[in-house]
Amino acid sequence: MSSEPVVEMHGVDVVRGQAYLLRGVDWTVEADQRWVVLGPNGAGKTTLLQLAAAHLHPTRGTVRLLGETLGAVDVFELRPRIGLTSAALAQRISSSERTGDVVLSAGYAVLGRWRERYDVHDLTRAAMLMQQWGVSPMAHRPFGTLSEGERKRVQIARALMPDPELLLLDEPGAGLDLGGREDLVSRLADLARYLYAPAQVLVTHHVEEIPPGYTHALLLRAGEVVAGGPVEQVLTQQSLSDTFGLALQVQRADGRWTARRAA
Ligand SMILES: Nc1ncnc2c1ncn2[C@@H]1O[C@H](COP(=O)(O)OP(=O)(O)OP(=O)(O)O)[C@@H](O)[C@H]1O
Repeated sequence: MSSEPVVEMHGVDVVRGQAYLLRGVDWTVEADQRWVVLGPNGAGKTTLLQLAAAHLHPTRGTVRLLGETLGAVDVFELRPRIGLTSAALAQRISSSERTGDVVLSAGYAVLGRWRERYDVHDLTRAAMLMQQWGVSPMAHRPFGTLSEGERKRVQIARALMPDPELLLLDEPGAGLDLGGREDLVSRLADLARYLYAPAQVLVTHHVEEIPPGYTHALLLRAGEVVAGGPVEQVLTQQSLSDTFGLALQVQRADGRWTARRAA
């Protein structure tokens, strides 16, 4: 893995018509960091992740990913080095696809297994990841028969399949019940602690979904960075209240965060 930052953004604007989806974003992610990106609906979180996934180019400014500059690199070579999970990607998975194949086919950046030849290394890695993410028993079932929590875990296993240098998780906790969320947070905390895991960026609306071990936070509001840096410096009552536009009471206990409207 290179010692260069995994993500480097300088003066990034993303503009559509008159609207600034992102404005003046500066952001650096190092290989050993785990970032949470927080902000209200429409803050620009998904747009930021699309840039980090090499799925979007900035209107202005520079984006460097894994040492390569967007606009000066073949994104099809870059994308396999980056794991991404998002609701939009999940919708593209056929509900009749065998769950094991959803994970396995990621090594070839295809959705739907189609006459690829998988070697023993691929099969072993897929089996190991499905075991790690608790979805081995569903390997032979169609993806569409899985619960929301199981689907989320299959998507993460798929994103990890090509051994990416950067893992981007767009709202992995959305739609999960309390047990599902807690299970996901524990597994993500394990991944965060694992020395050889990729750099991680998790987008969420809820501080309760921040896994212990996440090191940094970026707060976005209306396309602009409110604050960014180590979690203990950034996730303050003041900065979270500013980000979400309401007075919040924020607490941290045993590595977990909670927030509620201030009395
Ligand atoms: N093509 C577009 N043209 C104009 N505005 C757009 C376009 N795409 C997105 N937007 C707007 O840009 C803003 C940022 O969108 P984005 O999806 O990045 O926000 P988000 O923080 O991920 O929101 P959410 O939490 O609701 O998923 C939103 O207000 C959205 O409506």
